[in-house]
Amino acid sequence: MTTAALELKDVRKSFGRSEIIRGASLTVQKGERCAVIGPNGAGKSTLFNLVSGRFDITSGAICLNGNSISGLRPFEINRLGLSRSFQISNLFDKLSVYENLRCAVLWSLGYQYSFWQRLNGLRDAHERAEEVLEQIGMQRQRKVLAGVLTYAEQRALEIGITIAGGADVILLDEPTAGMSRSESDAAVELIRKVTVGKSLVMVEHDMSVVFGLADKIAVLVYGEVIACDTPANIRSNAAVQAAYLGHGGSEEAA
Ligand SMILES: Nc1ncnc2c1ncn2[C@@H]1O[C@H](COP(=O)(O)OP(=O)(O)OP(=O)(O)O)[C@@H](O)[C@H]1O
Repeated sequence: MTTAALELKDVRKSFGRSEIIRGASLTVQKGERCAVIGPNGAGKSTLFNLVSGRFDITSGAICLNGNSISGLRPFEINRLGLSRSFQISNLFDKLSVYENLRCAVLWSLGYQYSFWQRLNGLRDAHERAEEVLEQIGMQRQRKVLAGVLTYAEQRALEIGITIAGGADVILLDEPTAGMSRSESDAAVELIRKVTVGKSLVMVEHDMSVVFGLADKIAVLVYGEVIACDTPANIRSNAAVQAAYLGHGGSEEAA
C-alpha cells in the first residue's frame, strides 16, 4: 500500500471547553486534489491551522508522507513539504512580483529576509523564481509592485508563493473568494496546472470550483468529516444533502 500524502487520524481540537474539531479523519493520496467543504463555522479554517501547525491538536495524529507532524511548528512542516496559502493577502506590497517570488524561494531554502542584499547572486533562487513566474503566467508583470496588481493577479501571485518552495502538499484557503466568474475560471485552470503531480487540499465555498477541480470532496460538519468521496457520490449522498448541500445559503450545488 502506498503512503498517503496527508493523513488525519481522529483529530480533535478544543478551545477552552468548546470542542471545535471532533474526531476528524481524512486521507489525501499523493497526486490527489481534495476539497474540504462545510457550512460556516464547521471548523474548516481550524482544520487548516492544525495541519499547517499554526494550532496544536488536542488529540489524534496528523501525518505528512507517513511521518507524524503533530507538534511541529509551521516552518518545520513547511520544510517537510507542506505549503499553505492564506485567505488574507500575504504579499509584500512594495516588492515586485519577481521579488515576492524570490523571497518565497529564499524563505523555503531557509534564508532570512535580512540577508536579501547579499543573496542577489544566488542563481538557484533566481531560476526557481523564474520558473514559478512562468508557471503562473505573470512574466509580463514581473516588475510590477504586488500592491498595484489587480485582486485576481494578487491571488495568482499568492498561489505562486505557495508553490515556490516546491512543496508536494499544497493547502489553499478559499483561492477564488471574491472573484468574478471569469476570474474564478482562470484561477481554477491555474490551480489545476500548478498542482499536477502534487496533492492539493483546498477549502472552498464555490461549488462550481469544488466540483470542477476536486478528485475527492470531504464534508466537514460541526468538526466531523461526515463524508469523503468522489464528487458524484458526494452530490448524491443523502446525509450531505441534509446537512449541507441542500441547504441553500451561499453554497450552490453544481
Ligand atoms: N482561536 C480560536 N479560539 C476560539 N474559538 C475559535 C478559534 N478559532 C476558531 N474558533 C471557533 O471555531 C469554530 C469554527 O471556526 P472556523 O473558522 O474554523 O470555521 P470555518 O468552517 O472555517 O468557517 P467559515 O466557513 O465561516 O470560514 C467557530 O465557532 C469559531 O468561533
